[in-house]
Amino acid sequence: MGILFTRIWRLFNHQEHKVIIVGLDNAGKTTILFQFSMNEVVHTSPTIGSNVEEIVINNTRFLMWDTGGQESLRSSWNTYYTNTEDLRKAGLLIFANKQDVEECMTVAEISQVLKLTSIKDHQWHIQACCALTGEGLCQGLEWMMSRLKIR
Ligand SMILES: Nc1nc2c(ncn2[C@@H]2O[C@H](COP(=O)(O)OP(=O)(O)OP(=O)(O)O)[C@@H](O)[C@H]2O)c(=O)[nH]1
Ligand SMILES: [Mg+2]
Repeated sequence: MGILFTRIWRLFNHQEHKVIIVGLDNAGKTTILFQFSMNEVVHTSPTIGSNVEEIVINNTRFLMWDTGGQESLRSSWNTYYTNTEDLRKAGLLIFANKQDVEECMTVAEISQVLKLTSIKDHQWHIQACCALTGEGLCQGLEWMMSRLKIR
């Protein structure tokens, strides 16, 4: 009953937005997820399968799926897209993480390598960040929130 009520309540009151975090292994995806959900740096080991956390910001619910980035796991990423509401309208947020590392690539360099400006059919945004300090993560979330308002 409790679960049913919760589901109905969510259905009518708070839409839940699905977020799928993909990227190369060791990029910092799990660290970013737990910065969002717990506001702290957790000790991570390479993700096998996935982690999922619900994050609520100003009554907006995000269900965030963090996937393993090792090469052998990448072919399973698309299974996380299956139930994503209308992926064709999905936005793309790229975190340029580990900006604290000396000689890391800049946002401009990463944009160029990934040819981000050629993406015309999805809204996208690239955000410099450091998951260890949390710097830049809020700005990424703000972009996600701003997208929801203008849709
Ligand atoms: N210097 C630095 N290290 C970071 C940063 N973010 C994450 N790390 C470290 O990078 C390592 C890998 O982080 P994870 O979050 O486990 O990486 P992942 O992308 O989830 O890796 P997979 O689960 O294998 O795909 C850990 O030792 C983190 O502490 C960052 O911004 N700067
Ligand atoms: Mg991980």
